[in-house]
Amino acid sequence: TQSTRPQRILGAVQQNATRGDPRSVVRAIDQYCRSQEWAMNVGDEKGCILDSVVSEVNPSTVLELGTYCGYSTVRIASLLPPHAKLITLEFNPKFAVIARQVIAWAGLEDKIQLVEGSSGDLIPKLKEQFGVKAFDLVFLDHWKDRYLPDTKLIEECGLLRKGGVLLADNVICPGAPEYLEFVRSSPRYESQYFKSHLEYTKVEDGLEKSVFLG
Ligand SMILES: Cn1cnc(CNC(=O)c2cc(-c3ccc(F)cc3)cc(O)c2O)c1
Ligand SMILES: [Mg+2]
Repeated sequence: TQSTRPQRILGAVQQNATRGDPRSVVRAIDQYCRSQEWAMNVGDEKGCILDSVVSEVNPSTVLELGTYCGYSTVRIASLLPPHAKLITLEFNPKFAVIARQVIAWAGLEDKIQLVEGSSGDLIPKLKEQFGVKAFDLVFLDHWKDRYLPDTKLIEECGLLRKGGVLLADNVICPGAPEYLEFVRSSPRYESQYFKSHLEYTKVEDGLEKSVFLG
């Protein structure tokens, strides 16, 4: 029976990465997706920008919207301080099954909580169900038309601390025009665009970093 792309990505991790070594998991996925088949991981070029923002924020609690195979989940979690936690939301159960195994291979189960479901449904439950007070960093990488409604929902639920950071992938390709317009024009955010390229290609893309001013 035919394997899926996420299953093949997991295979590349199990074949080429060292158990318990998150950076080798990241490297194995990038090498596979660059040489064998493209996949929608944030990738190595934008990944370096992601690393620098994570290191600068040094977050205690991170929310990721859109897990996919867990590439950025592992990449972020590998940079977190000892007691920091990352919650990642994934709608697609087929992606979640793979991501859990990639996260386990990296040895990061204790830092990461993967929750299956739609962000719109789950975000209002994060405080009561997961004892979250407020997030220091939110990485948006799910459906691009959900970036704006979910940002408003995160604000309404008081889930972003003052000085907290939103970092959004794909603001050029596939694009999130309404989201960009909102964070760039709102007096409650200080936004900055990091020009880069769509993962594993020469196509322009970038990350938008927006600091919540409260
Ligand atoms: C199905 N699905 C479940 N989660 C999601 C959310 N992610 C994306 O949609 C996404 C898409 C692309 C992309 C796809 C085709 C193309 F030609 C150019 C770019 C790149 C990314 O980095 C992404 O994050 C989609
Ligand atoms: Mg993306």
